Amino acid sequence: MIYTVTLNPSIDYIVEVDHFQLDHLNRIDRESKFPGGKGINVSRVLNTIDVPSKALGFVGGFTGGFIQDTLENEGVQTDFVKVQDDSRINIKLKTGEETELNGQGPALTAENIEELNNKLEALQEGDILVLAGSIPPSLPNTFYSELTQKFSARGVKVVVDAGGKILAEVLQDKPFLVKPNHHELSELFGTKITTVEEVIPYGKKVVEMGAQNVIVSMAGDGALLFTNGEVYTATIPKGKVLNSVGAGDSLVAGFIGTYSKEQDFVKAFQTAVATGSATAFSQDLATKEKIDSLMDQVVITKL
Ligand SMILES: Nc1ncnc2c1ncn2[C@@H]1O[C@H](COP(=O)(O)OP(=O)(O)OP(=O)(O)O)[C@@H](O)[C@H]1O
Ligand SMILES: O=P(O)(O)OC[C@@]1(O)O[C@H](CO)[C@@H](O)[C@@H]1O
Repeated sequence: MIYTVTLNPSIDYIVEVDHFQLDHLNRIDRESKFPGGKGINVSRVLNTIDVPSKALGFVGGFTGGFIQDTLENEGVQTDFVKVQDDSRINIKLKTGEETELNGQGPALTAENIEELNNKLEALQEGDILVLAGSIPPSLPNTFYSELTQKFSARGVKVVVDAGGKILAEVLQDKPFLVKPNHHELSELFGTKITTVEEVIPYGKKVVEMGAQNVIVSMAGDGALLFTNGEVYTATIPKGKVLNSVGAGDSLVAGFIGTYSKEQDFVKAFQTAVATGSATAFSQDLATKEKIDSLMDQVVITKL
């Protein structure tokens, strides 16, 4: 079974304003609401490609109710811990540019955290655990690292999608997969990485630091997979970007969904990139039809 953990779920409120003016009353031209948070996005895309998963994390209030109901109506299994305060609303403002305003999210009590830890006890050897997104202030920055240590020792494949200190901290715990984008990779090494060639030595270093597999995404400019001592690059499909929110999460879902069915890293990488782009070219997350239509444009090369 694949379990996703979203410690700070959200309603993603996507608002489009064609002629946005700061310091004025602006009227919204188009708006939509989706359940969000990185692990939840992974679960929603897995559901789309017919791979079951269970979404864990903390939800609260009327916003938490929307998140849980929408997921269950779509057919995503959930087992959330209920918290006192409202889940956050993250505003994604599209004005030609994309501006994101992410909320802080509810406070978590020691009981809430214990309840999540108890639910995680169900994980067994062979399961996949996806830890994705920011860690709220009520939890220590080492939370993913502790879970990675504990569950890797149990034979669970742990996937971590986070940047900054969380990524740096977790590598020593030998996660199955990490997926930094090139900005997160730059931050990890205190340098500026802009080209596929520049990514290569740093991707290898992430493997040396402990990650079993590494995908470095570069939005429309390429993606690289480091696995079993080999490096692969992928071409990225061309198209009109409608929504890049969740593209990285979709890439993760495409990878683990395909890997869990076929245990083929290269096929999983190709599907991953097609899935990320399928989301980038859609208003909501990727659909199966869109993913299938992009597969041929993703050419994988072994370096
Ligand atoms: N402009 C684009 N054109 C085509 N595909 C894209 C574009 N942007 C993103 N993608 C697809 O989504 C994947 C992940 O994108 P990106 O590198 O932006 O990840 P990310 O920074 O984790 O994303 P996010 O945080 O927005 O979810 C890319 O590998 C690619 O497949
Ligand atoms: O605040 P975090 O946890 O870092 O990111 C949360 C978030 O921006 O990430 C997802 C896209 O990847 C969105 O659904 C959600 O709003």
